[in-house]
Amino acid sequence: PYVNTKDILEKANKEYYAVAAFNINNLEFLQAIVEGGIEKKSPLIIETSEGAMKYAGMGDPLRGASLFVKMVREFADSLDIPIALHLDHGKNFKYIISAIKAGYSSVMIDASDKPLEENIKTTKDIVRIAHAAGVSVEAELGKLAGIEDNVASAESVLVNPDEAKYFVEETQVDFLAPAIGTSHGAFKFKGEAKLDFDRLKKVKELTKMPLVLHGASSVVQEMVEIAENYGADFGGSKGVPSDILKETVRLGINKVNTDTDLRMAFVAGLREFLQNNPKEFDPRKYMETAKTYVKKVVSDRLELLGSANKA
Ligand SMILES: O=C(COP(=O)(O)O)NO
Ligand code: NA
Ligand SMILES: [Zn+2]
Repeated sequence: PYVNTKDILEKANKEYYAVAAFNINNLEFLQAIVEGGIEKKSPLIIETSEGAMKYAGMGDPLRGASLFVKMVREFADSLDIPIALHLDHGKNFKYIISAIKAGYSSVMIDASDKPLEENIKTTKDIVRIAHAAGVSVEAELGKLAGIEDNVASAESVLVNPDEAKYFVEETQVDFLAPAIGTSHGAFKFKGEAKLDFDRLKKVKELTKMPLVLHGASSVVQEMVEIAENYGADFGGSKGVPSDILKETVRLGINKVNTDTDLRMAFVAGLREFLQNNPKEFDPRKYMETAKTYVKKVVSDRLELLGSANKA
Protein backbone atom coordinates (compact mmCIF):
# COMPACT_ATOMS: atom_id res chain seq x y z
CA PRO A 1 0.00 0.00 0.00
CA TYR A 2 0.88 3.70 -0.47
CA VAL A 3 1.52 5.07 3.02
CA ASN A 4 2.68 8.18 4.84
CA THR A 5 6.44 8.31 5.41
CA LYS A 6 5.77 9.19 9.07
CA ASP A 7 4.03 5.85 9.66
CA ILE A 8 6.98 3.93 8.24
CA LEU A 9 9.46 5.92 10.33
CA GLU A 10 7.50 5.88 13.62
CA LYS A 11 7.54 2.05 13.48
CA ALA A 12 11.25 2.04 12.64
CA ASN A 13 11.89 4.48 15.50
CA LYS A 14 10.09 2.25 18.00
CA GLU A 15 11.85 -0.91 16.86
CA TYR A 16 15.27 0.65 16.24
CA TYR A 17 15.83 -0.25 12.61
CA ALA A 18 16.22 1.96 9.58
CA VAL A 19 14.41 2.20 6.25
CA ALA A 20 16.31 3.14 3.10
CA ALA A 21 15.14 6.15 1.12
CA PHE A 22 16.21 5.53 -2.48
CA ASN A 23 16.43 8.34 -5.02
CA ILE A 24 14.94 7.80 -8.48
CA ASN A 25 14.83 9.74 -11.75
CA ASN A 26 13.21 7.15 -14.02
CA LEU A 27 11.16 3.96 -14.28
CA GLU A 28 14.05 1.47 -14.32
CA PHE A 29 15.48 2.50 -10.92
CA LEU A 30 11.96 2.36 -9.44
CA GLN A 31 11.42 -1.16 -10.83
CA ALA A 32 14.73 -2.41 -9.42
CA ILE A 33 14.07 -0.85 -5.99
CA VAL A 34 10.56 -2.29 -5.80
CA GLU A 35 11.89 -5.73 -6.75
CA GLY A 36 14.37 -5.51 -3.87
CA GLY A 37 11.60 -4.48 -1.47
CA ILE A 38 9.40 -7.39 -2.55
CA GLU A 39 12.27 -9.87 -2.19
CA LYS A 40 13.14 -8.61 1.30
CA LYS A 41 9.53 -7.96 2.40
CA SER A 42 10.64 -4.46 3.39
CA PRO A 43 8.99 -1.04 3.58
CA LEU A 44 10.39 1.36 1.00
CA ILE A 45 10.79 5.13 0.82
CA ILE A 46 11.15 6.36 -2.73
CA GLU A 47 12.51 9.90 -2.98
CA THR A 48 13.05 12.40 -5.76
CA SER A 49 15.12 15.57 -5.78
CA GLU A 50 13.83 18.81 -7.30
CA GLY A 51 16.14 18.04 -10.23
CA ALA A 52 14.36 14.72 -10.75
CA MET A 53 10.98 16.47 -10.79
CA LYS A 54 12.24 18.93 -13.43
CA TYR A 55 13.82 16.06 -15.41
CA ALA A 56 10.71 13.85 -15.44
CA GLY A 57 8.36 16.76 -16.10
CA MET A 58 10.60 18.08 -18.90
CA GLY A 59 10.97 21.39 -17.03
CA ASP A 60 7.51 21.37 -15.41
CA PRO A 61 7.91 20.35 -11.73
CA LEU A 62 4.19 19.76 -11.12
CA ARG A 63 4.02 17.46 -14.14
CA GLY A 64 7.15 15.67 -12.91
CA ALA A 65 5.75 15.36 -9.40
CA SER A 66 2.44 13.93 -10.55
CA LEU A 67 4.25 11.51 -12.89
CA PHE A 68 6.24 10.14 -9.95
CA VAL A 69 3.13 9.98 -7.72
CA LYS A 70 1.27 8.00 -10.37
CA MET A 71 4.15 5.57 -11.00
CA VAL A 72 4.84 4.98 -7.31
CA ARG A 73 1.15 4.69 -6.40
CA GLU A 74 0.59 2.09 -9.12
CA PHE A 75 3.31 -0.11 -7.65
CA ALA A 76 2.32 0.62 -4.04
CA ASP A 77 -1.41 -0.06 -4.51
CA SER A 78 -0.67 -3.43 -6.10
CA LEU A 79 1.79 -4.70 -3.45
CA ASP A 80 1.75 -5.81 0.20
CA ILE A 81 4.82 -3.81 1.19
CA PRO A 82 4.34 -0.22 2.44
CA ILE A 83 5.77 2.35 0.03
CA ALA A 84 6.03 6.14 0.54
CA LEU A 85 7.11 8.92 -1.84
CA HIS A 86 9.26 11.74 -0.45
CA LEU A 87 10.55 15.01 -1.89
CA ASP A 88 14.28 15.09 -1.12
CA HIS A 89 16.08 18.41 -0.43
CA GLY A 90 13.12 20.67 -1.12
CA LYS A 91 14.52 24.20 -1.35
CA ASN A 92 12.24 25.91 -3.79
CA PHE A 93 8.75 26.77 -2.47
CA LYS A 94 7.20 26.09 -5.92
CA TYR A 95 8.61 22.56 -6.02
CA ILE A 96 7.58 21.78 -2.44
CA ILE A 97 4.01 22.95 -3.06
CA SER A 98 3.95 20.98 -6.36
CA ALA A 99 4.94 17.82 -4.51
CA ILE A 100 2.26 18.38 -1.85
CA LYS A 101 -0.39 19.10 -4.49
CA ALA A 102 0.62 16.02 -6.53
CA GLY A 103 0.20 13.73 -3.49
CA TYR A 104 3.69 13.04 -2.12
CA SER A 105 3.71 11.29 1.27
CA SER A 106 6.29 13.71 2.68
CA VAL A 107 8.53 16.61 1.78
CA MET A 108 11.91 17.79 3.02
CA ILE A 109 12.34 21.51 3.51
CA ASP A 110 16.10 21.99 3.38
CA ALA A 111 16.87 25.42 4.82
CA SER A 112 20.01 24.13 6.54
CA ASP A 113 22.15 26.77 4.87
CA LYS A 114 20.16 29.53 6.59
CA PRO A 115 20.80 30.90 10.10
CA LEU A 116 18.84 28.97 12.75
CA GLU A 117 15.96 31.45 13.21
CA GLU A 118 15.47 31.67 9.44
CA ASN A 119 15.61 27.87 9.12
CA ILE A 120 12.92 27.70 11.83
CA LYS A 121 10.68 30.27 10.18
CA THR A 122 10.88 28.69 6.72
CA THR A 123 10.37 25.21 8.14
CA LYS A 124 7.34 26.34 10.19
CA ASP A 125 5.73 27.76 7.04
CA ILE A 126 6.12 24.45 5.22
CA VAL A 127 5.02 22.37 8.23
CA ARG A 128 1.79 24.37 8.50
CA ILE A 129 0.92 23.82 4.83
CA ALA A 130 2.11 20.20 4.63
CA HIS A 131 0.36 19.11 7.83
CA ALA A 132 -2.87 20.76 6.64
CA ALA A 133 -2.61 18.44 3.62
CA GLY A 134 -1.70 15.36 5.69
CA VAL A 135 1.88 15.38 4.41
CA SER A 136 4.80 14.80 6.81
CA VAL A 137 7.92 16.97 6.89
CA GLU A 138 11.69 16.45 7.14
CA ALA A 139 14.19 19.21 7.91
CA GLU A 140 17.98 19.34 8.23
CA LEU A 141 20.20 20.89 10.90
CA GLY A 142 23.89 21.46 10.32
CA LYS A 143 25.33 21.22 6.82
CA LEU A 144 26.76 18.41 4.71
CA ALA A 145 29.77 18.98 2.50
CA GLY A 146 29.82 17.43 -0.97
CA ILE A 147 27.99 18.12 -4.20
CA GLU A 148 24.99 16.30 -5.65
CA ASP A 149 22.08 17.46 -7.78
CA ASN A 150 23.08 21.09 -7.08
CA VAL A 151 22.80 20.45 -3.35
CA ALA A 152 26.19 21.86 -2.47
CA SER A 153 27.79 23.44 0.55
CA ALA A 154 31.43 24.42 0.92
CA GLU A 155 32.10 22.84 4.29
CA SER A 156 30.22 20.58 6.63
CA VAL A 157 28.82 22.10 9.83
CA LEU A 158 27.96 19.46 12.43
CA VAL A 159 24.61 19.58 14.20
CA ASN A 160 24.36 21.21 17.65
CA PRO A 161 22.24 18.79 19.73
CA ASP A 162 20.73 21.50 21.99
CA GLU A 163 19.78 23.50 18.91
CA ALA A 164 18.14 20.36 17.50
CA LYS A 165 15.84 20.04 20.53
CA TYR A 166 14.85 23.71 20.27
CA PHE A 167 14.39 23.39 16.47
CA VAL A 168 12.01 20.42 16.58
CA GLU A 169 9.95 21.96 19.41
CA GLU A 170 9.60 25.23 17.48
CA THR A 171 8.91 23.67 14.07
CA GLN A 172 7.04 20.42 14.89
CA VAL A 173 8.82 18.65 12.00
CA ASP A 174 8.14 14.90 11.79
CA PHE A 175 11.70 13.76 11.20
CA LEU A 176 15.10 15.46 11.39
CA ALA A 177 18.37 15.08 9.47
CA PRO A 178 21.24 15.97 11.83
CA ALA A 179 24.55 16.57 10.01
CA ILE A 180 27.11 14.28 11.67
CA GLY A 181 29.92 14.27 9.08
CA THR A 182 28.58 12.64 5.93
CA SER A 183 28.46 14.34 2.53
CA HIS A 184 26.69 13.67 -0.75
CA GLY A 185 28.25 11.86 -3.68
CA ALA A 186 31.04 9.28 -4.12
CA PHE A 187 33.96 11.11 -2.47
CA LYS A 188 32.91 11.42 1.16
CA PHE A 189 36.11 11.14 3.08
CA LYS A 190 39.65 12.28 2.31
CA GLY A 191 41.18 10.09 5.01
CA GLU A 192 39.46 7.40 7.08
CA ALA A 193 35.64 7.47 7.38
CA LYS A 194 34.49 9.06 10.63
CA LEU A 195 31.07 10.22 11.85
CA ASP A 196 30.24 12.08 15.07
CA PHE A 197 28.39 9.34 16.97
CA ASP A 198 28.38 11.45 20.11
CA ARG A 199 26.31 14.20 18.56
CA LEU A 200 23.96 11.62 17.04
CA LYS A 201 23.42 9.98 20.45
CA LYS A 202 22.68 13.37 22.05
CA VAL A 203 20.25 14.40 19.29
CA LYS A 204 18.36 11.11 19.74
CA GLU A 205 18.21 11.49 23.54
CA LEU A 206 16.97 15.07 23.25
CA THR A 207 14.43 14.58 20.45
CA LYS A 208 13.45 10.88 20.64
CA MET A 209 12.15 11.29 17.06
CA PRO A 210 12.89 9.50 13.76
CA LEU A 211 16.27 10.70 12.45
CA VAL A 212 17.61 10.80 8.89
CA LEU A 213 21.13 10.18 7.57
CA HIS A 214 21.97 11.99 4.34
CA GLY A 215 25.00 11.09 2.26
CA ALA A 216 24.70 7.49 3.44
CA SER A 217 25.91 5.58 0.35
CA SER A 218 28.75 3.11 1.00
CA VAL A 219 30.28 3.19 -2.52
CA VAL A 220 30.05 -0.59 -3.01
CA GLN A 221 33.53 -1.80 -4.04
CA GLU A 222 32.14 -4.71 -6.10
CA MET A 223 30.28 -2.20 -8.29
CA VAL A 224 33.27 0.14 -8.53
CA GLU A 225 35.42 -2.77 -9.78
CA ILE A 226 32.89 -3.86 -12.42
CA ALA A 227 32.42 -0.29 -13.64
CA GLU A 228 36.18 0.33 -13.80
CA ASN A 229 36.59 -2.99 -15.61
CA TYR A 230 34.45 -1.51 -18.38
CA GLY A 231 35.96 1.94 -18.67
CA ALA A 232 34.72 3.94 -15.64
CA ASP A 233 37.11 6.05 -13.59
CA PHE A 234 35.90 6.13 -9.96
CA GLY A 235 39.37 6.60 -8.48
CA GLY A 236 39.36 8.00 -4.94
CA SER A 237 35.69 7.18 -4.35
CA LYS A 238 34.85 6.34 -0.73
CA GLY A 239 31.54 6.01 1.11
CA VAL A 240 30.20 5.18 4.55
CA PRO A 241 31.51 1.71 5.55
CA SER A 242 28.79 -0.82 6.47
CA ASP A 243 29.89 -1.17 10.10
CA ILE A 244 29.70 2.61 10.60
CA LEU A 245 26.29 2.70 8.93
CA LYS A 246 25.04 -0.07 11.24
CA GLU A 247 26.29 1.90 14.25
CA THR A 248 24.26 4.96 13.19
CA VAL A 249 21.14 2.73 13.08
CA ARG A 250 21.95 1.39 16.53
CA LEU A 251 22.21 5.00 17.72
CA GLY A 252 18.83 5.99 16.29
CA ILE A 253 19.01 6.74 12.56
CA ASN A 254 15.73 5.55 10.96
CA LYS A 255 15.80 6.88 7.35
CA VAL A 256 18.95 6.30 5.27
CA ASN A 257 19.18 8.34 2.06
CA THR A 258 20.81 6.33 -0.71
CA ASP A 259 21.42 7.69 -4.22
CA THR A 260 25.07 7.29 -5.24
CA ASP A 261 25.19 3.51 -4.62
CA LEU A 262 22.29 2.93 -7.01
CA ARG A 263 23.77 5.25 -9.65
CA MET A 264 27.09 3.37 -9.55
CA ALA A 265 25.39 -0.04 -9.69
CA PHE A 266 23.29 0.99 -12.68
CA VAL A 267 26.19 2.40 -14.69
CA ALA A 268 28.35 -0.66 -13.85
CA GLY A 269 25.66 -2.95 -15.28
CA LEU A 270 25.13 -0.72 -18.30
CA ARG A 271 28.85 -0.58 -19.14
CA GLU A 272 29.27 -4.32 -18.70
CA PHE A 273 26.28 -5.21 -20.86
CA LEU A 274 27.03 -2.76 -23.68
CA GLN A 275 30.69 -3.79 -23.85
CA ASN A 276 29.77 -7.48 -24.02
CA ASN A 277 26.78 -7.21 -26.34
CA PRO A 278 27.75 -5.00 -29.30
CA LYS A 279 24.78 -6.15 -31.36
CA GLU A 280 22.04 -5.45 -28.78
CA PHE A 281 19.79 -2.38 -29.01
CA ASP A 282 16.60 -3.45 -27.17
CA PRO A 283 16.34 -1.19 -24.07
CA ARG A 284 14.56 -3.95 -22.17
CA LYS A 285 17.65 -6.08 -22.74
CA TYR A 286 20.56 -3.65 -22.45
CA MET A 287 19.31 -2.24 -19.10
CA GLU A 288 18.72 -5.69 -17.59
CA THR A 289 22.13 -6.10 -15.97
CA ALA A 290 21.95 -2.51 -14.72
CA LYS A 291 18.62 -3.19 -13.03
CA THR A 292 19.85 -6.48 -11.60
CA TYR A 293 22.82 -4.75 -9.99
CA VAL A 294 20.63 -1.99 -8.55
CA LYS A 295 18.28 -4.62 -7.11
CA LYS A 296 21.25 -6.42 -5.53
CA VAL A 297 22.53 -3.24 -3.86
CA VAL A 298 18.98 -2.43 -2.71
CA SER A 299 18.41 -5.91 -1.24
CA ASP A 300 21.74 -5.91 0.59
CA ARG A 301 21.05 -2.47 2.05
CA LEU A 302 17.54 -3.41 3.25
CA GLU A 303 19.10 -6.41 5.02
CA LEU A 304 21.88 -4.31 6.55
CA LEU A 305 19.49 -1.62 7.85
CA GLY A 306 17.21 -4.19 9.50
CA SER A 307 14.03 -3.38 7.56
CA ALA A 308 13.87 -6.80 5.88
CA ASN A 309 10.68 -8.69 6.93
CA LYS A 310 9.33 -5.51 8.56
CA ALA A 311 6.73 -4.84 5.84
O1 LIG B 1 21.66 12.16 0.89
C1 LIG B 1 21.29 11.69 -0.18
C2 LIG B 1 22.05 10.59 -0.91
O2 LIG B 1 23.39 10.52 -0.48
P1 LIG B 1 24.48 9.62 -1.28
O3 LIG B 1 25.09 10.50 -2.33
O4 LIG B 1 25.46 9.20 -0.25
O5 LIG B 1 23.75 8.46 -1.90
N1 LIG B 1 20.15 12.11 -0.73
O6 LIG B 1 19.42 13.10 -0.14
NA1 NA C 1 15.30 13.79 2.36
ZN1 LIG D 1 20.79 14.34 0.96
